[in-house]
Amino acid sequence: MRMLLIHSDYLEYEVKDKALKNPEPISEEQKKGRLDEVLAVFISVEKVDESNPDEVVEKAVKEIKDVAEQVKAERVFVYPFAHLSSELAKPDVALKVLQKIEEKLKEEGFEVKRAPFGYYKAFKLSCKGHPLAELSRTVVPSGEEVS
Ligand SMILES: C[C@@H](O)[C@H](N)C(=O)N[C@H]1[C@@H](O)[C@H](n2cnc3c(N)ncnc32)O[C@@H]1CO
Repeated sequence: MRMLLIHSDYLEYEVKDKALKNPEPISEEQKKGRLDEVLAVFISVEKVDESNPDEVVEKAVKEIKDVAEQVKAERVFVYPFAHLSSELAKPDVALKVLQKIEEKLKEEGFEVKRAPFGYYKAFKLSCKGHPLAELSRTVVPSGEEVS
């Protein structure tokens, strides 16, 4: 799994079109979303993660929590982003992984939004620009190699 973490004044998105034949079903309300003072986490779930999705969820949540504590962010935006890897996991696995990350971050006490899965989306992002505002992390199941 590849993650790009951007500490932002805000992230807002608007769903434009389907990018998969069967995207995640969403309500009218989910077609737009915004969070202010947020750690935006753009995530590409990778094929290598399919060998142990639960472990990679745990590792990802630990990394996100660690960065959020360093930048003092209380909100996290989980953003499915198929552009950080050339070896993507299958959509059904990827969606489950992203849903679990959202769930576990909420259990950790964060306010969390997750952008809809399987769509083209317009988005606006305001990066804060401090030294820890732009970070990347890679997590893989134990025993797997980071490519
Ligand atoms: C397109 C661009 O504007 C938008 N931002 C987009 O990326 N849309 C992606 C993700 O929402 C999701 N998706 C599919 N597979 C994956 C995966 N392995 N990991 C993460 N997301 C995935 O399916 C869409 C098409 O790949």
